[in-house]
Amino acid sequence: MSPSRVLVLNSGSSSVKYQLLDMEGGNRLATGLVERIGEETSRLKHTPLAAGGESREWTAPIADHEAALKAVSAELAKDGLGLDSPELAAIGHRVVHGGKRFTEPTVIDDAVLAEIERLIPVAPLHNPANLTGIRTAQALRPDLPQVAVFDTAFHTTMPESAARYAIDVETADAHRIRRYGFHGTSHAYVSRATAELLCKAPEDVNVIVLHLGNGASASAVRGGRCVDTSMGLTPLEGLVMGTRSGDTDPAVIFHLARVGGMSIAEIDTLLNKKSGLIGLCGDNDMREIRRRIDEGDERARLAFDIYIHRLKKYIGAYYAVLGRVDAVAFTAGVGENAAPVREAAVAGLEQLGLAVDPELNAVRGDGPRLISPAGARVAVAVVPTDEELEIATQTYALLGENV
Ligand SMILES: Nc1ncnc2c1ncn2[C@@H]1O[C@H](COP(=O)(O)OP(=O)(O)O)[C@@H](O)[C@H]1O
Ligand SMILES: CC(=O)OP(=O)(O)O
Ligand SMILES: [Mg+2]
Repeated sequence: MSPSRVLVLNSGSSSVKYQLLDMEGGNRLATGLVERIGEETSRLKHTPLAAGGESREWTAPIADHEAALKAVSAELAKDGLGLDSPELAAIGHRVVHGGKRFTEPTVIDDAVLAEIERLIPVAPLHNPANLTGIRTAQALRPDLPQVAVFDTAFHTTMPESAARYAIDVETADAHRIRRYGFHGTSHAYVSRATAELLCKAPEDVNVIVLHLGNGASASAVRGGRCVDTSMGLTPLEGLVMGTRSGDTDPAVIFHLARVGGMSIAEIDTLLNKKSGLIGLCGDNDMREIRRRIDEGDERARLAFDIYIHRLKKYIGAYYAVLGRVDAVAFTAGVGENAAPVREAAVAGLEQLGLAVDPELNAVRGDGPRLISPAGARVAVAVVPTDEELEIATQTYALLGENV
């Protein structure tokens, strides 16, 4: 039998999420997460689903992404699922920025690596980690196909009216400045799963997807194709995020440079790493923010209100872009777990046919579920994302095409 397992690596700036899947049997063999890479208290959590499912967890310094991947490989090997397994067919990598060139999953060669590297300036938190993941995996299994699945790919269907900024055309084109959009694998997966939840074909459904993780983005999806999204040239634009500002007046940057005396590098760090929820209240975890609000903390309350105000603006904007909306889908860490965020984002939008049923919203669950009242004009749903499954599916399908 030909090998049918795919290992998926989702390398973030300081974390690696991974899953090993058997694509013929349709089951997940192992999943895990390495976080706080580069710190003294790096943590690895590994769940060998094929070997009883009892999670193993340890904390120890993991210096970089290369060390992280080697640690993952060692954990997998303990259950006989190591990277040396002949049953492994391919390794699928999440790559955040694919620019304009990559609209499909792509088998990685030297030219692909060079292009991902060239795009580092427009995804400085992500593409370097993705590259290290790929290079380490290549060194461990040089014989295996390595496939890149790009965050930007799903958004390449955006019309020029949404993708272009109103900047001098020659300058913008010379520097390839346009809206690329990110989290596309998630927006694609969730918009399709939302159509399924409504028992409709994706072509017949218009969905606003709200991917609210540490990074956060909204998208307007018409009939299965993305027509607008909130992240732009880089993953900095749009919603308020864990550590990123999202939308600001671009002149804030000139002001901080000219009047504040800050360097471009300092402003970059400020907007990407010290802004958003953490900049507003000192915490970027929505659980902690809700806990502080419950204790009457004013700064946490204001941070939450700013987060919600921005989210609501994007719901309204994408409602207008789509004209007819069948569903609003909440996904990722915050979207899937934070009922107060979902309730507040939709509050007051009854005129648009949007409402949340408090009891349904409070129910915790693993699968896609409706949280709007029965008979609502627009479905509001919680639809858990699964970027790793989507990457594995696309990776395996590509191998099928190439043999
Ligand atoms: N139970 C929860 N309640 C509220 N927020 C949560 C909960 N679990 C996770 N989160 C939020 O989800 C975030 C992580 O989301 P995730 O989609 O995993 O992000 P990323 O992929 O960007 O690391 C956390 O920072 C936290 O704010
Ligand atoms: C593109 C992006 O913001 O990704 P993440 O949410 O994983 O940081
Ligand atoms: Mg994520």
